[in-house]
Amino acid sequence: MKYTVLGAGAMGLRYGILLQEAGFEVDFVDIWDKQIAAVKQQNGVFVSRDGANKHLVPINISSPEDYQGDPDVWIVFTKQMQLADALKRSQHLFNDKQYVVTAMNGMGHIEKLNQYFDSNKVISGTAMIATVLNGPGDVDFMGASGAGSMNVVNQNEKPDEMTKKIVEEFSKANLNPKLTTNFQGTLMAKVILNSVCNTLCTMFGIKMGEFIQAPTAEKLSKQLIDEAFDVCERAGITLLNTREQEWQAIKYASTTAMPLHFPSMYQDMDKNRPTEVDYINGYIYDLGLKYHYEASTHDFLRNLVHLAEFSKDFDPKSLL
Ligand SMILES: NC(=O)C1=CN([C@@H]2O[C@H](COP(=O)(O)OP(=O)(O)OC[C@H]3O[C@@H](n4cnc5c(N)ncnc54)[C@H](OP(=O)(O)O)[C@@H]3O)[C@@H](O)[C@H]2O)C=CC1
Ligand SMILES: CC(C)(CO)C(=O)C(=O)O
Repeated sequence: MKYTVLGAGAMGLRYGILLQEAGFEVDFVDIWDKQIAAVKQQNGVFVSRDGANKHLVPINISSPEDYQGDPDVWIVFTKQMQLADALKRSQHLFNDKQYVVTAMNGMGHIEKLNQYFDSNKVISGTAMIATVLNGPGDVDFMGASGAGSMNVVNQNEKPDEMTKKIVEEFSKANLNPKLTTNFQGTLMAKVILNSVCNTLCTMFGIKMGEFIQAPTAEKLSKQLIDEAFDVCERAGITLLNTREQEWQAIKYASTTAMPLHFPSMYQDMDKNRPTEVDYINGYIYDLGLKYHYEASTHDFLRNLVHLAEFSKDFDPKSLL
Protein backbone atom coordinates (compact mmCIF):
# COMPACT_ATOMS: atom_id res chain seq x y z
CA MET A 1 0.00 0.00 0.00
CA LYS A 2 1.00 3.60 -0.38
CA TYR A 3 1.67 5.61 2.77
CA THR A 4 2.07 9.32 3.38
CA VAL A 5 3.47 10.47 6.68
CA LEU A 6 2.07 13.75 7.98
CA GLY A 7 4.58 15.12 10.49
CA ALA A 8 8.04 14.07 9.39
CA GLY A 9 9.70 14.59 12.76
CA ALA A 10 11.37 11.92 14.89
CA MET A 11 8.57 9.32 14.87
CA GLY A 12 7.19 10.17 11.43
CA LEU A 13 10.63 9.61 9.94
CA ARG A 14 11.11 6.39 11.90
CA TYR A 15 7.83 4.86 10.68
CA GLY A 16 8.14 6.18 7.13
CA ILE A 17 11.76 5.15 6.62
CA LEU A 18 11.19 1.65 8.06
CA LEU A 19 8.20 1.18 5.72
CA GLN A 20 10.20 2.57 2.78
CA GLU A 21 13.07 0.17 3.58
CA ALA A 22 10.56 -2.71 3.71
CA GLY A 23 9.65 -1.91 0.09
CA PHE A 24 6.53 0.24 0.44
CA GLU A 25 5.93 3.55 -1.32
CA VAL A 26 6.18 6.37 1.22
CA ASP A 27 5.98 10.17 0.96
CA PHE A 28 6.45 12.69 3.75
CA VAL A 29 4.52 15.90 4.35
CA ASP A 30 5.57 18.39 7.01
CA ILE A 31 4.56 21.84 8.17
CA TRP A 32 8.04 22.50 9.57
CA ASP A 33 9.80 24.54 6.87
CA LYS A 34 13.31 23.99 8.26
CA GLN A 35 12.86 20.23 8.02
CA ILE A 36 11.74 20.37 4.38
CA ALA A 37 14.59 22.76 3.50
CA ALA A 38 17.25 20.62 5.20
CA VAL A 39 16.07 17.37 3.60
CA LYS A 40 15.93 18.95 0.14
CA GLN A 41 19.32 20.62 0.53
CA GLN A 42 21.11 17.43 1.66
CA ASN A 43 19.03 15.11 -0.61
CA GLY A 44 17.66 13.04 2.23
CA VAL A 45 17.64 12.49 5.98
CA PHE A 46 20.68 11.57 8.05
CA VAL A 47 19.72 8.46 10.01
CA SER A 48 21.75 7.02 12.91
CA ARG A 49 21.04 4.16 15.28
CA ASP A 50 21.93 4.81 18.92
CA GLY A 51 24.13 7.66 17.73
CA ALA A 52 26.21 5.52 15.37
CA ASN A 53 26.34 4.61 11.66
CA LYS A 54 25.03 7.96 10.43
CA HIS A 55 24.01 7.65 6.77
CA LEU A 56 21.88 9.54 4.26
CA VAL A 57 18.47 8.10 3.34
CA PRO A 58 16.72 9.74 0.37
CA ILE A 59 13.04 10.59 0.99
CA ASN A 60 10.28 12.55 -0.80
CA ILE A 61 9.19 15.46 1.36
CA SER A 62 6.82 18.37 0.63
CA SER A 63 4.72 20.95 2.37
CA PRO A 64 0.96 20.24 2.33
CA GLU A 65 0.52 23.00 -0.23
CA ASP A 66 3.07 21.43 -2.64
CA TYR A 67 2.06 17.79 -2.17
CA GLN A 68 -0.08 16.08 -4.81
CA GLY A 69 -0.18 12.41 -3.73
CA ASP A 70 -3.20 10.28 -2.86
CA PRO A 71 -2.07 7.63 -0.34
CA ASP A 72 -4.10 4.64 0.85
CA VAL A 73 -3.01 5.40 4.39
CA TRP A 74 -1.94 8.56 6.22
CA ILE A 75 0.43 8.08 9.14
CA VAL A 76 0.09 11.07 11.46
CA PHE A 77 2.88 11.90 13.92
CA THR A 78 2.87 15.56 14.84
CA LYS A 79 3.11 16.88 18.36
CA GLN A 80 -0.39 17.33 19.84
CA MET A 81 -0.06 21.13 19.68
CA GLN A 82 0.76 21.06 15.94
CA LEU A 83 -1.96 18.66 14.83
CA ALA A 84 -4.87 21.04 14.18
CA ASP A 85 -2.71 23.22 11.92
CA ALA A 86 -1.17 20.24 10.09
CA LEU A 87 -4.62 18.77 9.36
CA LYS A 88 -6.09 22.09 8.27
CA ARG A 89 -3.23 22.73 5.87
CA SER A 90 -3.54 19.20 4.45
CA GLN A 91 -7.34 18.93 4.23
CA HIS A 92 -7.42 19.24 0.42
CA LEU A 93 -5.41 15.99 0.27
CA PHE A 94 -7.88 13.89 2.32
CA ASN A 95 -10.66 11.73 0.83
CA ASP A 96 -13.21 9.14 1.97
CA LYS A 97 -11.28 6.06 0.91
CA GLN A 98 -8.16 6.86 2.93
CA TYR A 99 -7.35 5.39 6.34
CA VAL A 100 -5.38 7.21 8.98
CA VAL A 101 -3.00 5.62 11.49
CA THR A 102 -1.49 7.43 14.44
CA ALA A 103 0.42 6.49 17.58
CA MET A 104 0.90 9.95 19.03
CA ASN A 105 1.29 10.31 22.79
CA GLY A 106 -1.36 11.90 24.97
CA MET A 107 -5.05 12.38 24.23
CA GLY A 108 -6.80 15.01 22.13
CA HIS A 109 -5.74 13.88 18.68
CA ILE A 110 -8.63 11.54 17.90
CA GLU A 111 -11.28 14.28 18.04
CA LYS A 112 -9.17 16.40 15.70
CA LEU A 113 -8.69 13.51 13.24
CA ASN A 114 -12.45 12.88 13.29
CA GLN A 115 -13.01 16.33 11.82
CA TYR A 116 -11.49 14.95 8.59
CA PHE A 117 -11.71 11.12 8.84
CA ASP A 118 -14.70 8.92 9.64
CA SER A 119 -14.22 6.95 12.86
CA ASN A 120 -14.38 3.71 10.80
CA LYS A 121 -11.18 4.78 9.03
CA VAL A 122 -9.24 5.80 12.14
CA ILE A 123 -6.66 3.36 13.46
CA SER A 124 -4.86 4.53 16.54
CA GLY A 125 -2.26 2.96 18.72
CA THR A 126 0.68 3.43 20.99
CA ALA A 127 4.37 3.20 20.24
CA MET A 128 7.04 1.87 22.58
CA ILE A 129 9.63 3.02 20.06
CA ALA A 130 12.16 5.66 21.11
CA THR A 131 13.40 8.20 18.58
CA VAL A 132 15.32 11.47 18.76
CA LEU A 133 15.37 14.27 16.19
CA ASN A 134 18.83 15.84 16.56
CA GLY A 135 17.74 18.75 14.38
CA PRO A 136 16.31 19.34 10.91
CA GLY A 137 17.12 16.43 8.59
CA ASP A 138 18.92 14.41 11.27
CA VAL A 139 17.20 11.58 13.17
CA ASP A 140 18.43 8.95 15.63
CA PHE A 141 16.60 5.61 15.93
CA MET A 142 17.13 4.49 19.54
CA GLY A 143 17.40 0.76 20.25
CA ALA A 144 18.45 -2.19 18.15
CA SER A 145 16.67 -2.92 14.87
CA GLY A 146 13.28 -4.55 15.62
CA ALA A 147 13.52 -3.85 19.36
CA GLY A 148 10.50 -1.54 19.73
CA SER A 149 6.85 -2.53 19.55
CA MET A 150 3.42 -0.95 19.25
CA ASN A 151 -0.26 -1.56 19.88
CA VAL A 152 -2.74 -0.94 17.07
CA VAL A 153 -6.47 -0.41 17.70
CA ASN A 154 -9.39 0.65 15.50
CA GLN A 155 -11.46 3.53 16.81
CA ASN A 156 -14.57 1.39 16.09
CA GLU A 157 -12.85 -1.62 17.78
CA LYS A 158 -13.63 -3.77 14.69
CA PRO A 159 -10.50 -4.73 12.77
CA ASP A 160 -11.31 -4.97 9.03
CA GLU A 161 -9.27 -6.33 6.10
CA MET A 162 -7.51 -3.01 5.61
CA THR A 163 -6.44 -2.96 9.28
CA LYS A 164 -5.07 -6.48 8.97
CA LYS A 165 -3.13 -5.48 5.85
CA ILE A 166 -1.67 -2.45 7.62
CA VAL A 167 -0.65 -4.64 10.58
CA GLU A 168 0.96 -7.11 8.17
CA GLU A 169 2.92 -4.36 6.41
CA PHE A 170 3.96 -2.75 9.72
CA SER A 171 5.24 -6.20 10.78
CA LYS A 172 7.34 -6.38 7.62
CA ALA A 173 8.75 -2.96 8.57
CA ASN A 174 9.84 -4.36 11.96
CA LEU A 175 7.44 -2.16 13.93
CA ASN A 176 6.14 -5.20 15.84
CA PRO A 177 2.46 -4.23 15.87
CA LYS A 178 -0.01 -6.00 18.15
CA LEU A 179 -3.70 -5.61 17.32
CA THR A 180 -6.05 -4.94 20.25
CA THR A 181 -9.80 -4.24 20.36
CA ASN A 182 -9.98 -2.00 23.43
CA PHE A 183 -9.68 1.54 22.08
CA GLN A 184 -9.74 3.72 25.21
CA GLY A 185 -7.95 1.15 27.37
CA THR A 186 -5.07 0.81 24.92
CA LEU A 187 -4.55 4.53 24.50
CA MET A 188 -4.89 5.36 28.19
CA ALA A 189 -2.39 2.65 29.24
CA LYS A 190 0.26 4.53 27.23
CA VAL A 191 -0.88 7.93 28.54
CA ILE A 192 -0.30 6.59 32.06
CA LEU A 193 3.18 5.28 31.19
CA ASN A 194 4.07 8.66 29.68
CA SER A 195 2.56 10.49 32.69
CA VAL A 196 5.22 8.79 34.80
CA CYS A 197 8.31 8.36 32.62
CA ASN A 198 8.07 11.40 30.38
CA THR A 199 7.08 13.84 33.08
CA LEU A 200 9.44 12.74 35.86
CA CYS A 201 12.46 12.31 33.54
CA THR A 202 11.75 15.75 32.08
CA MET A 203 11.52 17.44 35.48
CA PHE A 204 14.93 16.12 36.48
CA GLY A 205 16.65 15.99 33.07
CA ILE A 206 17.37 12.28 33.39
CA LYS A 207 17.26 9.21 31.15
CA MET A 208 14.72 6.49 31.83
CA GLY A 209 17.43 4.11 33.02
CA GLU A 210 18.53 6.65 35.63
CA PHE A 211 14.98 7.31 36.86
CA ILE A 212 14.22 3.65 37.43
CA GLN A 213 17.30 3.17 39.62
CA ALA A 214 16.17 5.89 42.03
CA PRO A 215 15.00 4.43 45.37
CA THR A 216 11.83 6.55 45.09
CA ALA A 217 10.96 5.50 41.51
CA GLU A 218 8.50 2.80 42.54
CA LYS A 219 6.69 4.97 45.11
CA LEU A 220 6.42 7.93 42.71
CA SER A 221 5.26 5.73 39.83
CA LYS A 222 2.68 3.86 41.87
CA GLN A 223 1.14 7.07 43.23
CA LEU A 224 0.66 8.36 39.66
CA ILE A 225 -0.55 4.96 38.41
CA ASP A 226 -3.08 4.68 41.25
CA GLU A 227 -4.54 8.13 40.64
CA ALA A 228 -4.78 7.53 36.89
CA PHE A 229 -6.44 4.14 37.39
CA ASP A 230 -8.90 5.74 39.84
CA VAL A 231 -9.80 8.25 37.11
CA CYS A 232 -10.18 5.56 34.43
CA GLU A 233 -12.36 3.41 36.69
CA ARG A 234 -14.68 6.38 37.25
CA ALA A 235 -14.73 7.12 33.51
CA GLY A 236 -15.66 3.50 32.73
CA ILE A 237 -12.39 2.80 30.89
CA THR A 238 -11.11 -0.75 31.25
CA LEU A 239 -7.37 -0.44 30.94
CA LEU A 240 -5.31 -2.95 29.02
CA ASN A 241 -3.15 -3.57 32.10
CA THR A 242 -3.70 -3.99 35.81
CA ARG A 243 -2.03 -1.45 38.14
CA GLU A 244 0.80 -3.88 38.83
CA GLN A 245 1.25 -4.65 35.11
CA GLU A 246 1.43 -0.91 34.38
CA TRP A 247 4.27 -0.56 36.92
CA GLN A 248 6.00 -3.61 35.42
CA ALA A 249 5.66 -2.04 31.93
CA ILE A 250 7.33 1.15 33.21
CA LYS A 251 10.08 -0.92 34.82
CA TYR A 252 10.65 -2.97 31.67
CA ALA A 253 10.74 0.09 29.39
CA SER A 254 13.12 1.95 31.71
CA THR A 255 15.38 -0.93 32.67
CA THR A 256 15.51 -3.08 29.56
CA ALA A 257 13.84 -1.65 26.46
CA MET A 258 15.08 1.96 26.43
CA PRO A 259 17.25 2.87 29.47
CA LEU A 260 19.33 5.32 27.43
CA HIS A 261 16.31 7.28 26.15
CA PHE A 262 15.43 10.82 27.17
CA PRO A 263 11.63 10.76 26.69
CA SER A 264 10.23 13.01 23.96
CA MET A 265 8.92 15.49 26.54
CA TYR A 266 12.48 16.04 27.79
CA GLN A 267 13.63 16.60 24.22
CA ASP A 268 11.07 19.43 23.92
CA MET A 269 11.97 20.98 27.26
CA ASP A 270 15.67 20.78 26.46
CA LYS A 271 15.14 22.70 23.23
CA ASN A 272 12.87 25.31 24.89
CA ARG A 273 9.73 24.09 23.12
CA PRO A 274 6.34 23.67 24.79
CA THR A 275 5.72 20.12 26.04
CA GLU A 276 2.72 17.80 25.62
CA VAL A 277 2.10 17.67 29.41
CA ASP A 278 -1.44 19.09 29.11
CA TYR A 279 -2.36 16.14 26.87
CA ILE A 280 -0.81 13.60 29.27
CA ASN A 281 -0.95 14.42 33.03
CA GLY A 282 -3.32 17.30 32.24
CA TYR A 283 -5.66 14.98 30.34
CA ILE A 284 -5.81 12.56 33.29
CA TYR A 285 -6.59 15.40 35.71
CA ASP A 286 -9.24 16.95 33.46
CA LEU A 287 -10.88 13.57 32.84
CA GLY A 288 -11.03 12.98 36.62
CA LEU A 289 -12.78 16.34 37.16
CA LYS A 290 -15.62 15.23 34.87
CA TYR A 291 -16.27 12.45 37.41
CA HIS A 292 -15.79 14.69 40.49
CA TYR A 293 -12.35 13.21 41.25
CA GLU A 294 -9.18 15.24 41.65
CA ALA A 295 -6.03 13.52 40.41
CA SER A 296 -4.11 16.19 42.26
CA THR A 297 -0.63 14.68 41.84
CA HIS A 298 -1.04 14.74 38.06
CA ASP A 299 -2.21 18.36 38.25
CA PHE A 300 0.72 19.31 40.50
CA LEU A 301 3.18 17.70 38.09
CA ARG A 302 1.56 19.34 35.09
CA ASN A 303 1.99 22.70 36.80
CA LEU A 304 5.62 21.95 37.71
CA VAL A 305 6.35 21.20 34.05
CA HIS A 306 4.70 24.50 33.10
CA LEU A 307 6.83 26.28 35.73
CA ALA A 308 9.94 24.75 34.17
CA GLU A 309 8.78 25.83 30.68
CA PHE A 310 8.20 29.34 32.02
CA SER A 311 11.58 29.53 33.73
CA LYS A 312 13.31 28.46 30.52
CA ASP A 313 11.70 31.39 28.70
CA PHE A 314 12.10 33.89 31.52
CA ASP A 315 14.57 36.70 31.03
CA PRO A 316 16.20 37.43 34.44
CA LYS A 317 17.09 40.91 33.15
CA SER A 318 13.38 41.74 33.39
CA LEU A 319 13.81 41.73 37.20
CA LEU A 320 16.38 44.53 37.12
N1 LIG B 1 10.14 10.67 20.04
C1 LIG B 1 9.70 9.54 20.62
O1 LIG B 1 10.52 8.70 21.07
C2 LIG B 1 8.25 9.24 20.72
C3 LIG B 1 7.31 10.20 20.42
N2 LIG B 1 5.98 9.87 20.45
C4 LIG B 1 4.94 10.85 20.11
O2 LIG B 1 4.92 11.03 18.70
C5 LIG B 1 4.43 12.34 18.38
C6 LIG B 1 5.45 13.06 17.49
O3 LIG B 1 6.59 13.29 18.32
P1 LIG B 1 8.08 13.37 17.80
O4 LIG B 1 8.20 12.63 16.53
O5 LIG B 1 8.95 13.02 18.95
O6 LIG B 1 8.20 14.94 17.57
P2 LIG B 1 8.78 15.68 16.34
O7 LIG B 1 10.13 15.16 16.07
O8 LIG B 1 7.77 15.63 15.24
O9 LIG B 1 8.87 17.17 16.81
C7 LIG B 1 9.52 17.98 15.92
C8 LIG B 1 8.90 19.32 15.97
O10 LIG B 1 9.57 20.03 16.99
C9 LIG B 1 9.96 21.30 16.53
N3 LIG B 1 11.42 21.56 16.48
C10 LIG B 1 11.94 22.78 16.41
N4 LIG B 1 13.27 22.75 16.44
C11 LIG B 1 13.62 21.47 16.55
C12 LIG B 1 14.89 20.82 16.65
N5 LIG B 1 16.05 21.49 16.61
N6 LIG B 1 14.90 19.50 16.79
C13 LIG B 1 13.75 18.83 16.84
N7 LIG B 1 12.51 19.40 16.72
C14 LIG B 1 12.45 20.72 16.59
C15 LIG B 1 9.37 21.46 15.18
O11 LIG B 1 8.11 22.12 15.37
P3 LIG B 1 8.00 23.69 15.74
O12 LIG B 1 9.12 24.37 15.00
O13 LIG B 1 6.64 24.06 15.31
O14 LIG B 1 8.20 23.76 17.23
C16 LIG B 1 9.14 20.06 14.69
O15 LIG B 1 8.05 19.96 13.82
C17 LIG B 1 4.20 13.04 19.72
O16 LIG B 1 2.87 12.89 20.12
C18 LIG B 1 5.13 12.26 20.67
O17 LIG B 1 4.73 12.34 22.00
C19 LIG B 1 5.55 8.60 20.73
C20 LIG B 1 6.45 7.62 21.05
C21 LIG B 1 7.86 7.86 21.10
C1 LIG C 1 9.65 6.17 24.03
C2 LIG C 1 8.63 6.51 25.09
C3 LIG C 1 7.78 5.30 25.36
C4 LIG C 1 9.30 6.84 26.40
O1 LIG C 1 8.38 7.15 27.40
C5 LIG C 1 7.83 7.67 24.65
O2 LIG C 1 6.64 7.56 24.44
C6 LIG C 1 8.45 9.02 24.50
O3 LIG C 1 9.66 9.19 24.50
O4 LIG C 1 7.65 9.96 24.35
